[in-house]
Amino acid sequence: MQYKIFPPEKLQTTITLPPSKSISNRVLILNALSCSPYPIENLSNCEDTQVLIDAFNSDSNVFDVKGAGTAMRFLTAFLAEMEGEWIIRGNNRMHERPIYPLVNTLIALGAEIEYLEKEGYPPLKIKGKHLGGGEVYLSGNMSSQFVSALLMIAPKMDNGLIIHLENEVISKPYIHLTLGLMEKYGVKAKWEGKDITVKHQEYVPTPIKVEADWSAASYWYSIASLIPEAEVTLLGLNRNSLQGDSNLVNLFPDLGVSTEFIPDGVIIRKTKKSAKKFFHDFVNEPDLAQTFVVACCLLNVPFLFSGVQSLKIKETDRINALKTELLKLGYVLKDDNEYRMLEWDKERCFPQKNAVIETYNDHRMAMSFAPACIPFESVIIDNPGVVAKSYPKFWDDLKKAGFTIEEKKN
Ligand SMILES: O=C(O)C1=C[C@@H](OP(=O)(O)O)[C@@H](O)[C@H](O)C1
Ligand SMILES: C=C(OP(=O)(O)O)C(=O)O
Repeated sequence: MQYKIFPPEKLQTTITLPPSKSISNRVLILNALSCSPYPIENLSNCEDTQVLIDAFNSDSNVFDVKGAGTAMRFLTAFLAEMEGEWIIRGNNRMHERPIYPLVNTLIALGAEIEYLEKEGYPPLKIKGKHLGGGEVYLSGNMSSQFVSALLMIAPKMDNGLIIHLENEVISKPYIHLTLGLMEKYGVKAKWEGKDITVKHQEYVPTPIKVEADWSAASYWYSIASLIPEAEVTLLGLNRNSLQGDSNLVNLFPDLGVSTEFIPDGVIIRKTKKSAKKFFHDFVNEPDLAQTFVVACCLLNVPFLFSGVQSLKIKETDRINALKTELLKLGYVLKDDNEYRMLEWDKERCFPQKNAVIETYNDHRMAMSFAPACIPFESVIIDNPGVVAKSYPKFWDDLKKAGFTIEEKKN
């Protein structure tokens, strides 16, 4: 299936954003670890959260996390610490996303984990048992989810856990998010330099309300930047959010979008401001990279983005996906061999007629390219259902905002 999307002339709307999937998935793990009797308020109903809910409700010892990185990594640590024999698998792409740094660290702590197919990658067979803890070394340059997964089980270990982080630590705000949520459940940790120390402690169950997803908000910022008269109220966002992607508020003024905080969210408005060239290091906000790459091209603002190295091991190789699909729209992007940088210096080519934007099973490809309908008058997005991974109501919300969507069978 494909969607052909047409923009409204003006934008004035109120959108209730989806709950954060990163918070939802942490809180599910923390509720289980604390044997919490409290229901979670405003838990996400996205696919990545549903696979974790299904795992917790299942009688089976075989779990399929589909494409959910957080569910894969968090469950691996959780089950390594839980008596029993478990198998965790995912979709084909999940079986191409490395997990060995986490598995090696768990094995160093005494866990029994086997690779069922390719060495270093899911699916995994885990013989879970209580882990005593101690000191471990873990590289921080592949995925912060490995660190978060270990941290959440750390207070259960008799000797606590010291994680010595090695190499560059990417996606740091997600580690802070984990520690911040653990603290809400009564657990304290100390992060000094490259060492994180968690003593043996008891989790204290607590009622939690999940705040809205700042990464999902980014698509509305992008849309607002492209429509001359735009005002969007986004409900559910917190000003003092632990989500690193709330940094949007500081980044979008340069692309012509201002933010006003209101008691239950924000009002974003189109302004006349525009950067001559946009520079940013996305090492702390990798999930915003696609939004900014596409928005800058559509706004004709050249950019140089660094810190994008982790994009190649996410839902798809996002660097290649961005380059390929933007080329169809007439934008020629350059990256360096190591994928650490992505640049656009305004080089153009002829856009393809009736280009179909492929989404590579990546929700963020669909959502970041949807705003292309504004300067191009319409855009065709292939396999639009991919948005369910984090924002199932994305297309309904676009319709509510005045976009027209035609379904096309391919
Ligand atoms: O911990 C989390 O909730 C996440 C961490 C990030 O992954 P990496 O740490 O692999 O960059 C991010 O890209 C992902 O969408 C969610
Ligand atoms: C990378 C993402 O998710 P995950 O790694 O949890 O699959 C994402 O949502 O952009």
